Amino acid sequence: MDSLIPRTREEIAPGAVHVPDWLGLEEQRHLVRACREWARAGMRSPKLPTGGVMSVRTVCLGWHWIPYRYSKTLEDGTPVMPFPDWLADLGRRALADAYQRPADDYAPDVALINFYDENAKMGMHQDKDERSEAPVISLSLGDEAAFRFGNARTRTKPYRDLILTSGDLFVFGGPARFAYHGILRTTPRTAPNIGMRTGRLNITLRTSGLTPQE
Ligand SMILES: O=C(O)CCC(=O)C(=O)O
Ligand SMILES: [Fe+2]
Repeated sequence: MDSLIPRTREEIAPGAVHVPDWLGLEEQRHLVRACREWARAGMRSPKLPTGGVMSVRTVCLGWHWIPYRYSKTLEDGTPVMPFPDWLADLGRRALADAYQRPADDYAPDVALINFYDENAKMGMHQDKDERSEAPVISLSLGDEAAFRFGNARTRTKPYRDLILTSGDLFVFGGPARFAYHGILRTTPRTAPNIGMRTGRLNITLRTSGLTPQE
């Protein structure tokens, strides 16, 4: 039945906007190539303070995320890769299209690139390690994912479940900035031909609110 519902821009909650098919196939291929380059530095499953290990594999730009803080260096002391200007431009374009207003002052300085194999998921969580209330931009590539977007008070209902497909943009800011969200599952073999055989990539752009001395 899903295929009968038109995929158009939709405000999922105040401040949270889903823009299906925001990236064209060429832009998706370009981002997949960029992710491949970044992945050469190594993608690792973040280790949680509880002793658990996340099922996604991650590489960061700008600031390295260690649950639950940001650092300029990786666990082994290597400097984090730089956050490229073109990605900030893409973020401004994404925000302007999602909110339908100019976003000239949006200045993301962190990207988390997550790879999901067919068994990976992400539990309900808030993105709250940033010291900024600037919106988070999420771009999806590859296999489809079931995404749950909830509320800022609890990790339970009310929430909305939606499918994020390759090329989709999802923005959460304003009253939705600290809403709980997670990935329930991905569906293998649902990706278009964008240069990845299997799995899903998600890129989030964020504003750390940090200065490099910290
Ligand atoms: O993979 C997604 O769509 C969400 C990723 C996410 O929530 C995160 O990286 O904090
Ligand atoms: Fe998140």
